[in-house]
Amino acid sequence: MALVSCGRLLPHSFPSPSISSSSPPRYPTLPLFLPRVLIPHRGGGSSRSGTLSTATGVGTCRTSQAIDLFPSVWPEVTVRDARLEDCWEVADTHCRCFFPDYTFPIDLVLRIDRFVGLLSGFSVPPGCMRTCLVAVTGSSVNDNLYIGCEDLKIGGFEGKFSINRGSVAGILTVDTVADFLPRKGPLRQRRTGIAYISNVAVREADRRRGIAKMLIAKAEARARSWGCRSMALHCDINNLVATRLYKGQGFKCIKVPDFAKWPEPKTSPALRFNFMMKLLTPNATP
Ligand SMILES: CC(=O)SCCNC(=O)CCNC(=O)[C@H](O)C(C)(C)COP(=O)(O)OP(=O)(O)OC[C@H]1O[C@@H](n2cnc3c(N)ncnc32)[C@H](O)[C@@H]1OP(=O)(O)O
Repeated sequence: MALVSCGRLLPHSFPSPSISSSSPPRYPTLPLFLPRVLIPHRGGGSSRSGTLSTATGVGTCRTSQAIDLFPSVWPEVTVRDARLEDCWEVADTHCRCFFPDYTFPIDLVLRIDRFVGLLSGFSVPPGCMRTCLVAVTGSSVNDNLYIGCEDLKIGGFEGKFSINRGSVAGILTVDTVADFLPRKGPLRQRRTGIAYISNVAVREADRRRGIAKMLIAKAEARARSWGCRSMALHCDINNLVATRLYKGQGFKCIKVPDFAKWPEPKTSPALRFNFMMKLLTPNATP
């Protein structure tokens, strides 16, 4: 089943490029008690990828101002690593955002495909890292209440379920696998030190609240903690909203040399991508 990233279809299954995983022994599983980043929420409204809002005022570009005025109206958003209990919602968010027009039964099959993939696809090449971040709304401040067993492992996730976990509003995958970065040297080795971002998606009802920015900020912090000096991504040239998001976060379009044949997400041949990069300053705090 095809995978969507950068807003479109990718060649293989969603599984591997999604949930937190790594090559043992560097880090074993998704941490369930990660320090949480509590981030102030931003404005409401929604948009479809590929179209830029042209209206002004609340509900469009600066809805964050409304949020600042009425903070209690909007639930708190937390960005953290995905856990086992988030898998279905991660798959659902992914499908809703990248395949909004699919209907039953294809949409269900797609979700099941993603869900199964998330549970099973954890392997990354030795020395590489990968994690799926989720933005969660409405979780309890203290979500350290779990049911399950400390030792149980399902697909690399710890088999414990938080009772008050909130709901997934957005997702982002970041890795150092470098599948979509040009290889280096005659031995065509994987690039190191560059974190690759994909599968960025925010549920329509939660858009324009700064959630994508929060996810990117967290991915940036994670990339730094992995020792990366830059981040990269591919973005559909026609996805103006996403392009604007990344440019706003300091990404720049990198011109790929003609005939360079750099790897790209494998989608429909008609799709063209901007390759975007951002340098990470070593000691900047996220
Ligand atoms: C590498 C990849 O994965 S590319 C794939 C990107 N994903 C998709 O296209 C899936 C469908 N789209 C979405 O899920 C969402 O629209 C996203 C992820 C693109 C943006 O998520 P949001 O949480 O709404 O973005 P957020 O609220 O953080 O906005 C960040 C910036 O993006 C830009 N932006 C977001 N939505 C819009 C919009 N409708 N019109 C204009 N600019 C927009 C703005 O610059 C905004 O900053 P500002 O509020 O200071 O003006």
